Amino acid sequence: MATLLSSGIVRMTTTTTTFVLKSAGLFKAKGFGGGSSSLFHPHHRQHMDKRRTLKAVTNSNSFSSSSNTNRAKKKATTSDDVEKRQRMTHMAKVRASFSPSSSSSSTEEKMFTVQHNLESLSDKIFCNRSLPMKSIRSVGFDMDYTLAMYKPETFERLVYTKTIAKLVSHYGYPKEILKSFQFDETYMVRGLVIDKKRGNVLKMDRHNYVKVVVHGFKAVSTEERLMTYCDSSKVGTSFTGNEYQAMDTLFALAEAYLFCQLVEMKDLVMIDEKKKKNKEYEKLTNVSYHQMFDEIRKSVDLCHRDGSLKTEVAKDPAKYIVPDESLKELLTTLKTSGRSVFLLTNSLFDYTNVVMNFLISGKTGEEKNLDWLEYFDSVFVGSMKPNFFTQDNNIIFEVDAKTYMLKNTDSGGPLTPIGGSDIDHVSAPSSSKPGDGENTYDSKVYQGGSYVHLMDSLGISRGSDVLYVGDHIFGDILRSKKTLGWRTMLIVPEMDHELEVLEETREEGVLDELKQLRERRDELDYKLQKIIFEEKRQKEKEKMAKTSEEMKMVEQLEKDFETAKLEHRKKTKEYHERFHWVWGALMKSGYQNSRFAHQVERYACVYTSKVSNMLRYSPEASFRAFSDTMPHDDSSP
Ligand SMILES: Nc1nc2c(ncn2[C@@H]2O[C@H](COP(=O)(O)O)[C@@H](O)[C@H]2O)c(=O)[nH]1
Ligand SMILES: [Mg+2]
Repeated sequence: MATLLSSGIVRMTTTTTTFVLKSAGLFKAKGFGGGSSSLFHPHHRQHMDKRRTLKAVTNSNSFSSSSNTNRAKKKATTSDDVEKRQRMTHMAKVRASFSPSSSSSSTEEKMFTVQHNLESLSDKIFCNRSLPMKSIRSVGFDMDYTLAMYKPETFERLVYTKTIAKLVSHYGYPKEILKSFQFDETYMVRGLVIDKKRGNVLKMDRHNYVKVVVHGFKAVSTEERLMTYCDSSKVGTSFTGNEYQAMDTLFALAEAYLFCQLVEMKDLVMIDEKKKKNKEYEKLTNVSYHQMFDEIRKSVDLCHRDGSLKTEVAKDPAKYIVPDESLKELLTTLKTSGRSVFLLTNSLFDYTNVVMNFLISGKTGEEKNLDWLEYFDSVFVGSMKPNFFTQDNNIIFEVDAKTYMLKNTDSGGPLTPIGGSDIDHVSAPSSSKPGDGENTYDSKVYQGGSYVHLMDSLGISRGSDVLYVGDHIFGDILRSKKTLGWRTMLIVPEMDHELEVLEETREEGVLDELKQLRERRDELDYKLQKIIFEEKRQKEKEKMAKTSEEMKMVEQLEKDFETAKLEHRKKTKEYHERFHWVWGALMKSGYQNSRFAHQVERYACVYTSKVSNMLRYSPEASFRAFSDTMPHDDSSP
């Protein structure tokens, strides 16, 4: 964002996008589908040893190994290592045996879609809405969490630590949290919603029906969950508005975790008379959950703006960002296929330069150069998405990539590079604008602006000619698709873990078993209800009492139904815990699609776990959607 200082100089601050939160621990919790309480034990975490972003980066050996080391450390105390290793070997075999020819696509599809080296499902691009790449003339990329995948164990931890420091110094939270709070980057997942007022975190299905609730880290009972969230006159139906915060981005996970920790701490203080009177905890006694969340949010926001995070990443990008050795090849392939390629990021140029140098050439610090710009036809930084897609009158600056100076404004001013001091100079306004053919190598970088400037710079007028690849369902995908008709690819690094567990469970026949259990349960339920209903009608007509035979039959049916229900519930819970011990599968909620999955389905034309998967397909590939199905489509009498 550019702010006009009193000196008349425009200084880059940082980007603003509305983002959210997250949190963890070993606490008492309810299971899925409102089952009985169970202790969240470290043992349960074995299911999470290959989680979202960690697995998203199979293209990086160094990262995989460091993550694995971390995970190995975590698991060292569990007794399931052997079983785990067996499972991994099993999965490697499954992967090796997987071939694209086993996919269900038709011969015609195969003729059009060249898929190479598809070794596992996690290499695949999934299609919601058909996308013939032939019609795409320009491919654009978001940077953070799209091209640059951050390492949760370092980056989220950094956000977490810096935020705590701000909560203490700016808002008076107890100093104790600086030392006592520990971060677990595996606890929170995307797609959840924070209920700020009640101090809860919610997981919902696609109908916005709340299926899992934790308060702090404590699972909320089924009765309480239903009482609180099933009355739409109390909580509404959309779970939007000021009381709620959706966790739409991976940037939000650290803050959500912190929120749970502080909720838990506040609750403990409130029942401890000694602590309640202690000055150290005064803040917690007085603050509401809602205010607490807002203060966390503001602190995180500040960390993104004041350089707390970016300075650290700039010092050692390899510590925080997963290298991507295939990126150069991908960008070159797209260019040589005749497409223009652009970068569109909310990050400012100084930081973009750090990240792109690292990703393209591995260069850091003084070694950085501008060679990476050669891979892009246009670079738009500080873009203020999603407004970039909806407002066409945003101010645009030209960025001099060598000096970081801003031009093209009446009062253009310099950008202060990370770690640098203000440059006491105001550049002359330039008359050139994107697309006028006068842009030089240095002047294809812009700050701000809108889709009009971007499309102009690329010489493109039709939205459907553009494919934009991003990670943020609202910031990147929704508006660009809805307002401009751009085609969209959503990056979901969590898919790697999701798909791996899916493959495993499918192989083991768990999914079939669950389906059968569900069918049995439903069948018994229908039968029972029908008998009870018919009997009642009959008896009312004839004023007869139930025969003992009939009573026995109903009793037996009731017993069978109860057994089937419990077994189905138990197996469903176990199944979900294989994805995540609290939140279950990212894309499912019970046996429905999750709220997150619903958004992915609605807004992303295609989705995949990592950008490098694009290299596994021909640039002319046609991604085809499966035909839509409704419950009646595959039903039998
Ligand atoms: N001011 C804030 N900036 C934030 C926050 N969360 C993330 N960010 C920054 O946004 C961009 C995202 O870039 P993109 O390439 O994905 O468009 C990056 O610079 C983040 O640091 C926030 O809460 N407040
Ligand atoms: Mg992003």
